[in-house]
Amino acid sequence: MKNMQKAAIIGCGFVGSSIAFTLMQSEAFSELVLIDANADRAEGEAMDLSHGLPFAHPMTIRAGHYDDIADCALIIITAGAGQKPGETRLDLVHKNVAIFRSIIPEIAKRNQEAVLLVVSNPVDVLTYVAWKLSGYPAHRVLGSGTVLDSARLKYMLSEHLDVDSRSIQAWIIGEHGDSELAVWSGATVSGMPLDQFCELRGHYDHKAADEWLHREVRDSAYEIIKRKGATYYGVAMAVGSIALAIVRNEHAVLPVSNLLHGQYGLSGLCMSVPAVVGREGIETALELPLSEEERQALTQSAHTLKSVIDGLEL
Ligand SMILES: NC(=O)C1=CN([C@@H]2O[C@H](COP(=O)(O)OP(=O)(O)OC[C@H]3O[C@@H](n4cnc5c(N)ncnc54)[C@H](O)[C@@H]3O)[C@@H](O)[C@H]2O)C=CC1
Ligand SMILES: CC(=O)C(=O)O
Repeated sequence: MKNMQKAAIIGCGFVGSSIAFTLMQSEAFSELVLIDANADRAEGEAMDLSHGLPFAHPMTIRAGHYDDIADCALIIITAGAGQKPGETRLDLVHKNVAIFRSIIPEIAKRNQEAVLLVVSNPVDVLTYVAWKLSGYPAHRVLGSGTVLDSARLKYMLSEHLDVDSRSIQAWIIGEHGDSELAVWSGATVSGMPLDQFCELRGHYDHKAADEWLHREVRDSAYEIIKRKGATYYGVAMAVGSIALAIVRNEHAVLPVSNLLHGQYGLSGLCMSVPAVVGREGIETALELPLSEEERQALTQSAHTLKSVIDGLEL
């Protein structure tokens, strides 16, 4: 029996432990299992997090083994190398595919019912790899994708326009990486087209603003890694929101990485486009209206990912 309040995190480095910290404060879980190739690391994180429980809500956080994940409803994978300064996410592919080849069969042997949520980079390629190696149905394998990038865009727009970021609807879609794109044609502030809202706030050069905002979002990880070596708080909040959409069956629309089945004329790869997310993972794949320029950029992003996937022997 799957326990909807039990989750596992595989990989307890910066990202995995930050996600654990977020989930612990969400009050949505009763049990969290932490697994890492470095068992001491998992145990140390479980101890440290557990000491905060008197300020949170009753739950168990413990270091464990793969046998402990058999009844988990959600398995989050953050194991793997991160980018060094100057490295792209795609540069990590061979190292992290090798790690997934050791992790995914261990999961699949013990649990065929969970939702797998991939965070390790390159997240779109590894979501595809997790789907292929697990034998799971595609709707139960998703990647954190551009939920983080979309949040970065909303934050940066909120600063630019001096408006609450929660009032902004704007998507980054495609690869979680250098070929991602912003869907400016559909961006709104509480339903008002973005350009119109910008003019109310005294900003008229839309093309220049679109270009620098896209560049800032796309390069955020490089800028953070250059300064502090890794990114983890933003992604932890993004993964927290995906995890809640799953365990609370929220039917939330999120730009998660998922297997495309012909939407936008694309198939045979995972990448981020908005989908309805609930207890069983992807409920409904959405096809957003896009401008011609956006459609071309999305196709280009898909080609970038497909050429990496085609180079893997799965
Ligand atoms: N999708 C996203 O938006 C983001 C993804 N990331 C990615 O998340 C991954 C993790 O990043 P960090 O936590 O900063 O790295 P980290 O180096 O701090 O942690 C990685 C952890 O994975 C563990 N690990 C390695 N091989 C393992 C295996 N076979 N089984 C279990 N555990 C294993 C290591 O022992 C280590 O504790 C990277 O690939 C990074 O690029 C990071 C930030 C955002
Ligand atoms: C590292 C990474 O993928 C990010 O912060 O976007």
